[in-house]
Amino acid sequence: MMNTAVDVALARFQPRLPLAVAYSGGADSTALLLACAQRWPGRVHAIHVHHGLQPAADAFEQACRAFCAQIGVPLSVGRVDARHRCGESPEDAARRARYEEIRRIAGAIRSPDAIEDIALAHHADDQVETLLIALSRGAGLPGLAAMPAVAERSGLRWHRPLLEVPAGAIREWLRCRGVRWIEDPTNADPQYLRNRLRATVLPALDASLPQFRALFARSARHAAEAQGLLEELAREDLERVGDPPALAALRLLSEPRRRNLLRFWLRTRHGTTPTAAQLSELSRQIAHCSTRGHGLRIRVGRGLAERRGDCLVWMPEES
Ligand SMILES: Nc1ncnc2c1ncn2[C@@H]1O[C@H](COP(=O)(O)OP(=O)(O)OP(=O)(O)O)[C@@H](O)[C@H]1O
Repeated sequence: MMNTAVDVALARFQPRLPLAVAYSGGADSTALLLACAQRWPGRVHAIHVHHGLQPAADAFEQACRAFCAQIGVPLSVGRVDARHRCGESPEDAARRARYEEIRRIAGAIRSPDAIEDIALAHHADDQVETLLIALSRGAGLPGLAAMPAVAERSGLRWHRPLLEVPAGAIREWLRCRGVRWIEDPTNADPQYLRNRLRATVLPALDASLPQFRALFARSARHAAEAQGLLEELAREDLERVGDPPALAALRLLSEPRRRNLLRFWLRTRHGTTPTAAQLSELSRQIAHCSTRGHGLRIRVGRGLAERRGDCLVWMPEES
């Protein structure tokens, strides 16, 4: 059989074994699971998350069980009931709950060794859609960096080995092998921006700029690199201003550098993300907070930032 983009991507993929594949039953994770199972027989485990809220979820689980039995791969199934939090989209909530569940299941598997690496089946079209969605929200560098090919999170290494492979090449790879997959009906639902982009914008890009996947991916990598540098700067600045940050030291920073630091401090120390407007207002008030009696108290992310003595503190809002 021809050496396709899927085979090339798999040949480059070097995870630690045993490996868990996050397996939805869709085309992409079916191909990834099969390719990994063939490359590392007996060293691959599948994890499927049943989305309690979706009517077709039982059928997905059945199909996943049947395919794993057919190819001789052990499967663990978890369940989530992903109700979204206030201010969070249903898709973000489902994704967050899914990743937490995959991490929990992976932590319980002994195969016989513990699982440290997980593979997700995002591909080049997913990456372009993610970038376009970030642009549509007016995102900054963290959003424009889109999805990394490898990321360490919650003690696991998450890989996306198919990130440079076009969606069409994955389906073609499956067809050549006579493998069937399940089509998730929500993937065609035009109420989701991602689906509208897939149906209309990607074909238009293909027609006028056939290399768009590789080019957009390169831009995302540039953004990721620049974002990494901004985080290095924020880490150094945080050491200098202290935690909680001293207001006088914050005032010495330039406006964008102060916002960069505050964003980093809020995310890494307090697990909250401010809106662009909140961050600008906080930074502006800090710049003017120069006398002893000058108070500061504003809503930022899911809490309140306020002056305490000579420092800035943040507290979660009581629910
Ligand atoms: N229910 C699930 N259980 C386990 N892993 C999942 C599940 N849904 C998605 N994933 C993982 O996350 C990746 C990205 O999710 P996304 O929703 O974009 O994919 P999908 O269209 O549902 O499925 P596929 O990518 O397999 O065609 C999937 O490729 C898969 O690796």
